[in-house]
Amino acid sequence: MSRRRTLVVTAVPAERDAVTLATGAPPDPFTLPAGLTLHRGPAWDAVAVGVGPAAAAAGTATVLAVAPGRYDLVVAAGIGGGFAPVAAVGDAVVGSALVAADLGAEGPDGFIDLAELGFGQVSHRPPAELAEAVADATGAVLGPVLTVATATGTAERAAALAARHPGAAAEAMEGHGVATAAAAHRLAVLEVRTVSNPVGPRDRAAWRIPAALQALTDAFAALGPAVETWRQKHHEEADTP
Ligand SMILES: O=C(O)c1cccc(C(=O)CC[C@H]2O[C@@H](n3cnc4c(=O)[nH]cnc43)[C@H](O)[C@@H]2O)c1
Repeated sequence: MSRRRTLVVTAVPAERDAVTLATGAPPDPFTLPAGLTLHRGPAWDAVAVGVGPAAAAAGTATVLAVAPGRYDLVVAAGIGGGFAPVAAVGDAVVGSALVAADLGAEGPDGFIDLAELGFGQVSHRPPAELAEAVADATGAVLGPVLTVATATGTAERAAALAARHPGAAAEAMEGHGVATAAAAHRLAVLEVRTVSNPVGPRDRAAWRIPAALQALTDAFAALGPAVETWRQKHHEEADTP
């Protein structure tokens, strides 16, 4: 049985570096096509692919295509907005589902999502055991993480998203794109976010980015054993005739 690895996908280099810092090892950069640089590490590889679901899907698919068989798990990671009262600034969130929350159409009775339109999967789920174990290990809130192409900037939109997705914990801009690429390669996906700001009226000056990046490092420093336990079990099951 070959030993497979985790690919961690972030939007920006600061998030990638926060994840890499958790291993304590210096990054080992490797140049990929499409202007991407893979930071290979002892516990996982990390790559920054750009902001938004399209960049996330394109970047993740590129890495997976050039390294077939290297990974068994893809983790979308970074900072995000937290839905009050489920997740507060500084909290970690593990996605119970990675949901495309603004991909669809407007209709006379409101938003119609991609699945209702008959065009594809609106939500990807991580292996439940893995998500629960990682949430336990990191002290994270476990709940749906919404992927949006436009970051929420009003209380009205925050309320509409929370009503449409009960229990939504966080909002970010890449998870569903990462999950779409992982699913195309039949790989498991997970999303780990740390909250830099509340989802609601836009106040960029109030984003607590250094604290959220530190929380991201802390979360990745804690999640290794949970991933390894899942990996071992997952491969045992796959190898059972
Ligand atoms: O300026 C910096 O130093 C810096 C460091 C790390 C990350 C950033 C970003 O601006 C990352 C953008 C990234 O953040 C996610 N995000 C964060 N809050 C929200 C939100 O309320 N709604 C949607 N997305 C959010 C998102 O995934 C972006 O990719 C800056």
